[in-house]
Amino acid sequence: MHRSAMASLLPTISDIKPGTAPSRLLCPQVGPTNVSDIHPPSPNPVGALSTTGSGTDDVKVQATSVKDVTGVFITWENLSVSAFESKRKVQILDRLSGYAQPGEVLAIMGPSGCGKSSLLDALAGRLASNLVQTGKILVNGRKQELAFGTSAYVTQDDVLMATLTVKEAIYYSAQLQLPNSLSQYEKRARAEETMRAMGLDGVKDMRIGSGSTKGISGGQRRRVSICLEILTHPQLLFIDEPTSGLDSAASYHVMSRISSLAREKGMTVVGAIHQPSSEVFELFPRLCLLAYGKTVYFGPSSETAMVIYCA
Ligand SMILES: Nc1ncnc2c1ncn2[C@@H]1O[C@H](COP(=O)(O)OP(=O)(O)OP(=O)(O)O)[C@@H](O)[C@H]1O
Repeated sequence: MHRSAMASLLPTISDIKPGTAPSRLLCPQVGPTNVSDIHPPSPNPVGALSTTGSGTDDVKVQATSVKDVTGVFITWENLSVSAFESKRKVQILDRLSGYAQPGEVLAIMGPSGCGKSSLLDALAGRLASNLVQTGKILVNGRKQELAFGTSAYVTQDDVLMATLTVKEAIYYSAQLQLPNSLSQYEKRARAEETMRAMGLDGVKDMRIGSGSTKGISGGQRRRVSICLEILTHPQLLFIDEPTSGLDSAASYHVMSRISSLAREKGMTVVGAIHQPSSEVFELFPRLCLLAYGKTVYFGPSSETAMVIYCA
């Protein structure tokens, strides 16, 4: 179908209703980009993540805990991010709106440089200090800071100690990250459970290794990195390029583990994904496609979304 014909079928972003999958596409070029109709699923929402500010330093936050809320529903409305270079404003993200909900992986996709990592950073409240952010980011319907341990961020690079075995890396991290209220036995059990969930049982006694020393594979390293971040059972997980550098089989393995975890634990996952295979693409129930810092599609994963992505 020609894109202009397709555009006439598109609804506005205000058609997004949490909990009920939008049945049509969203495209800012053919409708308003506000998400005032997005309502949090919780009847008793709490707190704020960020408001207008300059980088992370000026972001105003309230220290409200989200501990008592089951799952984290995150929405963003008219979210813009810009940088100033030689006194010239460079727009990195331009009035983006959307949401991610518990139990699902929201895939942020688009060509290199379109703003995927910037969107992830803005949502996670970790934009570089030279960037200016405007618009709203709401957690369970309110502006609030995510309480410690509520969210985790897996960066693009695997920063792991090459000489440790997989089990050692995960056990040590469990000792450091998990609260003292948990016994040694409980911490080890959590480490074991997380290792199993990420399919690392078979390699737990292997050294991680690095480029120069033999160790586990790239996909397994990626899964160790994810494992270290989900030990604390975060309700919200941000992942930047979870499949970068992996072949299609390894990418599928990593993403299907993350999808299952999201479903089983009711975790909200937002991932920046670069060029997924069709098998990986099918794992995402919802997509946010960006181009030149704008949303070109937000909605359920479908053949049409794939057409737009490939166009
Ligand atoms: N701190 C910053 N200061 C100035 N410009 C920035 C900054 N961070 C990102 N940008 C610019 O914003 C644009 C989007 O970058 P971003 O890393 O978000 O894209 P991306 O879609 O994640 O790219 P890739 O897929 O290649 O990782 C790029 O042009 C980048 O140069």
